[in-house]
Amino acid sequence: MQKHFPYKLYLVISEEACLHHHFLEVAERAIIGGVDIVQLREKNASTKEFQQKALRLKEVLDKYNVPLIINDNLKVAKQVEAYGIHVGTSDIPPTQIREKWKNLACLGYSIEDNKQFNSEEFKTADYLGISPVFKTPTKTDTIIEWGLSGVKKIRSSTDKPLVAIGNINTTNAHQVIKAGANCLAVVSAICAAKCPTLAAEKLRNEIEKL
Ligand SMILES: Cc1ncc(COP(=O)(O)OP(=O)(O)O)c(N)n1
Ligand SMILES: Cc1nc(C(=O)O)sc1CCOP(=O)(O)O
Ligand SMILES: [Mg+2]
Repeated sequence: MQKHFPYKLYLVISEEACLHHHFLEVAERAIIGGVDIVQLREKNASTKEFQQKALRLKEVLDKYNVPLIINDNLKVAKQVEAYGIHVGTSDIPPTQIREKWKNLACLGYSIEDNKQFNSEEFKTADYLGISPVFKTPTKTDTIIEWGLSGVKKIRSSTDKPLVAIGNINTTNAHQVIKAGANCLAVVSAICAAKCPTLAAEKLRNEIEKL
């Protein structure tokens, strides 16, 4: 059964991506501007550091009832009682995550390749990350660039919620939504902004505009 996924603006945050403010301040300001789900992505932290950051972030998010997703690390996700976890093809497979985390609310899985369609891993995911829609300097170990045509193609082959990621900004946000994405995920458009509230507000306006 399809899970409810009402989120539209997804902040993927790390301490190092936040150029002008502390990451906890960026998260809070972004939520005030319209972010409604947050993923903590700390690729270089130890499990202990990751867990500490996640707990501090969760405290902020809980004030606003905004769910926390943990990138890659199942142990941290379970320890901090996150809402969910996001994994890609190089991570623990979604089917194994389901076995190890029985009451998991939200499992995100990156779609990088046509071959993943309708695999067991694909089927068990609660949302799909379109990885990437546009090439981005923030993450360079990607395979293809789906583009708007790729978003449309994925939309036509599944009813699962689609989260678009990769170089999403105010100039392309509306088109990506029109192509069929349910939600936009960003790192630099918010983390590198001088005013994360305004940056989030502008993205949200693009998402909501008809
Ligand atoms: C929302 C969202 N979509 C895709 C990704 C990428 O995940 P993955 O392919 O596992 O790459 P890393 O983020 O782990 O480098 C994501 N994190 N979030
Ligand atoms: C975390 C992540 N995953 C991607 C994927 O393609 O799977 S792209 C990406 C980084 C997105 O950063 P920005 O918004 O700065 O382009
Ligand atoms: Mg990963």
